[in-house]
Formats: sequence, structure tokens, C-alpha cells
Amino acid sequence: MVPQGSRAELEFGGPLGAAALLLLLPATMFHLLLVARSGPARLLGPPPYLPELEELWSPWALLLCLTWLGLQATLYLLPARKVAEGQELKDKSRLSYPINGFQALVLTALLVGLGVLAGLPLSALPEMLLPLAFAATLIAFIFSLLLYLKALVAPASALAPGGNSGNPIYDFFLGRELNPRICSFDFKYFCELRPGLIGWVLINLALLMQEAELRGSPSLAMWLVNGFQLLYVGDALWHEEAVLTTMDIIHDGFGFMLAFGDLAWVPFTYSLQAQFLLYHPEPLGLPLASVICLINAVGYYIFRGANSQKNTFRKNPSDPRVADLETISTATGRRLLVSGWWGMVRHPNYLGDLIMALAWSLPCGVSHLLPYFYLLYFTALLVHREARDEQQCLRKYGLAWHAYCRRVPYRIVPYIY
Ligand SMILES: NC(=O)C1=CN([C@@H]2O[C@H](COP(=O)(O)OP(=O)(O)OC[C@H]3O[C@@H](n4cnc5c(N)ncnc54)[C@H](OP(=O)(O)O)[C@@H]3O)[C@@H](O)[C@H]2O)C=CC1
Ligand SMILES: CC(C)CCC[C@@H](C)[C@H]1CC=C2C3=C(CC[C@@]21C)[C@@]1(C)CC[C@H](O)C[C@@H]1CC3
Repeated sequence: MVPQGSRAELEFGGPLGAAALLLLLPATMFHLLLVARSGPARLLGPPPYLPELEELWSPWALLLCLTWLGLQATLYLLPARKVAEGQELKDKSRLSYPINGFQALVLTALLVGLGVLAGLPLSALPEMLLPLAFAATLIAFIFSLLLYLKALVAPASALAPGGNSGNPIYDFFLGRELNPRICSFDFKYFCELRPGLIGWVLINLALLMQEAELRGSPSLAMWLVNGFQLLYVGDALWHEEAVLTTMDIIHDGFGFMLAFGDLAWVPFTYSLQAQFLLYHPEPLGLPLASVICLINAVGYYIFRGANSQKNTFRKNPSDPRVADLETISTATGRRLLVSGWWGMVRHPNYLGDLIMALAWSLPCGVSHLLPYFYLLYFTALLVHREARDEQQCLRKYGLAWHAYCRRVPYRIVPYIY
């Protein structure tokens, strides 16, 4: 049980850090959106101009965002090919989750395809990115406030280990309730994978279509960015069940950080490379494009190999694909892999993810730092995430975790970090 106001270790710099991030994250997102469309596209330095409220606020953009959320919520509620059980909760119960994310992606693609055939002006979307991002931020703020209020009446057993410090700003940012739900509709699980991730590839597609209208056809660089990121999103939704074991679902509450991250940050900043390419076309020859494809393929191979190996092992350690791997025992009864991908570094999946992040930026050339923002941000996010996960594993596995760290000394990059 997490008593309200308990002194769990504060993360993200405590209340001051949380307050700063509350302002800094939306400000960074708007900075990126403004800079991407400006001529110099300078990541560092002031934005080209400060937008007036009329440029940010549009009731149509708000309506579009709400319609999008409504559509994704409807697809979430459709019959699923499988219903998975989550990890055991503090009260020993397990929650059920529909596994139909990939189905939602395919149905969305069909609906958008039909819409475009019927004259839906998808290529007008890039012009609306600022008001859409503003509406998504507004929705994230209001939604987080409602989640905070909902947690006030939630039983103590439903609260997350962090996010219940008693400081309202910190708790609003981190999130108080672990799995806020209405009936079987799980808000955190829904937001983590659907509206933001699918919205991200839809924005990419709209940017590709607008480029085709402007220049006659989409550039090779735009095709690569769209293809790589669609593969990433498709993969996440295909392996949707794996998200049930991430720290976001098991450990973190649902507050502003995840609500804003899922609903605004992912679609509007993860599409930065495609935004950049629309306003700053980058010629790309076939030889260089092939090298970039190879880099993405290597990253994906490591990312998928590592994630699948761990997921298979956690589901069934005697599965023939993982039964021969070396492991060490822990006092909890769970074992840790010390050979295969997880014997190379302690987070091989992060390494693969970072290599892919590099491949997503390279099509934009090397004349600007802006398209490399994702790589820089993501490195910081994963280094911080790795440290948080390490703390949790140390708490869970104690001496066995120390033994694993001695056996596999590098965290993410072999011989470097
Ligand atoms: N694009 C993006 O913005 C983001 C992408 N990601 C990606 O999402 C994926 C999931 O990442 P994330 O949730 O951070 O964590 P991981 O998938 O890396 O899971 C960490 C957990 O794995 C288990 N584990 C660690 N070491 C071993 C081992 N040697 N043997 C067996 N189990 C082990 C532990 O849990 P236990 O022992 O309890 O099973 C640990 O807590 C990653 O590929 C990451 O790159 C993540 C964040 C953001
Ligand atoms: C706004 C802040 C800077 C932090 C926001 C963090 C979120 C954007 C990320 C936290 C964990 C995430 C995961 C994914 C997307 C980004 C967020 C939501 C994936 C769904 C991406 C695809 C992978 O295959 C699985 C990831 C799980 C964690």
C-alpha cells in the first residue's frame, strides 16, 4: 500500500524539476514546430517569432483532436483478437487489456484511405500543426487535472509508488493513480500506444502528401523517414502486449508527463524530421539511401531481437528459442539472462532504438542540427530511463542484480557506456 504523502524517493528533480518540466516540455515542442518551418531552422537560439493566440487557438483544431481521440477510443473498444493479463498488482489481482492495436492501425489506414479518395484534404494538415499541437496540449492539461482529481477518490491500493509525495505540482506531473480506468477502459494503456503513435504516422503521411503537391512527388528522404517510422509504429502495435511489462504501465502513475508525452509530444515532435524535410528539401542519392536503410535495418534487428528474446524468456523460459541461454537466479524466483543479447549490454534494446534514431535523422542531411533533436532527446531519455530501471531492478533483485552488473558491465553501448 502507498500511503498518501509517503516519502518515496523523488525523481525528475522533485517539485521544482516537475514545475520546470511542466513549462519546458510544451515550450520545447512549440519551439521545434516553429523552427522546423523557418528558413534558418536553427535548433539553438530564439524561435523565429512568437505566435499570437489566434495562430495557436482554433476550435476546428480542438474538434479534430477530439474526433481523433473518439475514433481511436472506438477502435480500442472493438472486439480484440486476444485479451492479455497484466502484471500482478499490489492487491494480487490482474487487469485485462485488449490486444487490438495493430487492428486499430489497419482500420485507421483504411478509413483515412477512403477519406482521401472521397476528397479529405489530408495535405492541409501540416498547415494546422500549430493549432493542433496547442489543442493537444490543452487536452493533456485538462485530462491530467481530471486524472489528478480522480485519484483523490481512488483507494490507496490503486496509487502508483511514485507520484504520491503530497506535493500537488509533483504529483500532477508524475501521476497519482497507476491504472486509471472507467469500467474496462484503461486510459494509460490506451494513450501509450494509440492516438499519439498512430497520429505520428498520419502527420508524417500528410507531410509526404503535401510535399508531393508542392514538388510533384515525395522526395526519397521523405519516403525513408515515413517508411522507417511506420515500421517502428507498426512494430510497437504488433507487439502491443510487450508494453504491459514496461515501467510506464507497471510503475509510473498516469499524470501530465505521460498524458502530454503520449498525446502531444510523440505526434508533434517525433514527426520533426518529416516536418523539416517539407520546408528544407534534401537531395539524397541511392547509394547513401542504401547505407541509411542498412543502418536502420541493423538497429531494428538489435531492437527487435533483444525485445523478443526477453519477452519470450519472461513468458516461457523453457521455450526452445531461449532455453539454451545462460541465466542467473534471483531471490524472487525470476532469472536474469546473462548471454545472448542481454549478455552483450544491460539494455541492448535501447542500443537498437538509438541506432534507428540515427537512421531517421540521416536522410535530412548534415547541414542542420534540428533533425538530430530526436536522437539527442532520445539519448537523454534512455540514459535517464536506464538509471531508473537500474534502481528498480536493484530493489527487486538485490545481490543478483550486482552479480549481473559485474558479468555485463556496460549499460547501453559496448565498451563505451
Ligand atoms: N521511442 C520512445 O520514445 C521510447 C522507446 N522505448 C523502447 O521501448 C522498449 C521497452 O523499454 P523499457 O520499458 O524501458 O524497458 P525494457 O524492455 O528494457 O525492460 C526493462 C526490464 O527488463 C527486465 N530485465 C532487465 N534485464 C534483464 C535480463 N538480463 N534478463 C531478463 N530480464 C531483464 C527487468 O524487468 P523484469 O525482470 O521485472 O522482467 C527490467 O525492469 C525498448 O525497446 C525501448 O527502446 C522506451 C521508451 C521511449
Ligand atoms: C514528454 C516527456 C519528455 C516524456 C514522455 C515519454 C513518452 C513519450 C514515452 C514514455 C515511454 C514511451 C514508450 C513508447 C513511446 C514513447 C513513450 C510513450 C513506445 C510505445 C514506442 C514504441 C516501442 O516499441 C515501445 C515504447 C514503449 C515506451
